[in-house]
Amino acid sequence: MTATLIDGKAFAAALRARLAEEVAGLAGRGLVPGLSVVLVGEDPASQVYVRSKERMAAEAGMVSIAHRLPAETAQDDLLALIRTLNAEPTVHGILVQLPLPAGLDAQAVVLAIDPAKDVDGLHPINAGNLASGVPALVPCTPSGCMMMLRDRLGDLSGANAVVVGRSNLMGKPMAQLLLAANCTVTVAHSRTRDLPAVCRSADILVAAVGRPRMIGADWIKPGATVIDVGINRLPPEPGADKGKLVGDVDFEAAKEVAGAITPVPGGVGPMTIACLLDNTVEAACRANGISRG
Ligand SMILES: NC(=O)C1=CN([C@@H]2O[C@H](COP(=O)(O)OP(=O)(O)OC[C@H]3O[C@@H](n4cnc5c(N)ncnc54)[C@H](OP(=O)(O)O)[C@@H]3O)[C@@H](O)[C@H]2O)C=CC1
Ligand SMILES: Nc1nc(=O)c2c([nH]1)NC[C@@H]1CN(c3ccc(C(=O)N[C@@H](CCC(=O)O)C(=O)O)cc3)C=[N+]21
Ligand SMILES: [Mg+2]
Repeated sequence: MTATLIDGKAFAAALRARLAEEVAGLAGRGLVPGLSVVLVGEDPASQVYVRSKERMAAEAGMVSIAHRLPAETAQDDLLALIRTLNAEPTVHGILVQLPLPAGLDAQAVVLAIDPAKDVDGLHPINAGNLASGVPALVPCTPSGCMMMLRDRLGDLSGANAVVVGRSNLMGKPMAQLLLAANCTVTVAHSRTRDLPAVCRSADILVAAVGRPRMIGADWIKPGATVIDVGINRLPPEPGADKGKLVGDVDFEAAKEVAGAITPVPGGVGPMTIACLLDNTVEAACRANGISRG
């Protein structure tokens, strides 16, 4: 059996095209959604994502400003920047790229972000609202995963969903969204016993671990839908300057067993950025009392 490829890149391009139309309409009413991305330090992978976010925001007709700060930035200076952005009416969304360099307290930074501008959905107000079934800004990566799952499967009611990973940015909100969609949800992590057997029970398997190709073909129920969130850079082959980008799933093996699977690159990653733009439009509309169609 060969799995259907879930084309996140094409799905994301379609979502961005719809957003560009919506943004053009808002601009006609004098509202230009604005996103501020804060990048502390020089992590090369983060620089790639931040450039990609800036470019795609601009293509959708939005304003995106990246604030690049040195790794030695003091906590108080970072908090002062967040407060400035909170008070700036042209900024509707604030995203602080994680992880932060050692010495900076990510939790304190997240708490400082105005929940109404928290387009990452990381503030406890948004996380709590999501868990309580109250409208919230929802973390972008899980939102993107849900869009692809609904597109592929329609109604998810009753499906056994296994999420591997329990981070605040990915695993926990993913589990909340699957639960809200009436899946039976299992959240697995580094202490889970017999992880391969747990994964094999999944009709929907979401991998957000950060371990290259950890999930092999024999961990997958035949016909399952597999969403691979992992972004792992392998060491470069001799003579190459950059290693290959791979997910947490052994794609070549898994595609012979799964019913459908997202590739890396070209799967979840592009959807994350499209959903970030969507959250920014959402935040801009709410701030201006505009209801979206
Ligand atoms: N495509 C995209 O848009 C995005 C991709 N990512 C990628 O997704 C991956 C996960 O990201 P993130 O959630 O932030 O990562 P974290 O490092 O914050 O969390 C990793 C999770 O995986 C669990 N884990 C680690 N090792 C194992 C193991 N051997 N078996 C089972 N579980 C394990 C950890 O368990 P424990 O809690 O017990 O330590 C933890 O819950 C990374 O590759 C990241 O780059 C992340 C965000 C967006
Ligand atoms: N506060 C915060 N919010 C985040 O959402 C966040 C973060 N910090 N820190 C890092 C992770 C990772 N992340 C990615 C986004 C897009 C791609 C993406 O577009 N990937 C492309 C390829 C990119 C490449 O070639 O390197 C793809 O998968 O096709 C990947 C990873 C967001 N994250
Ligand atoms: Mg993390």
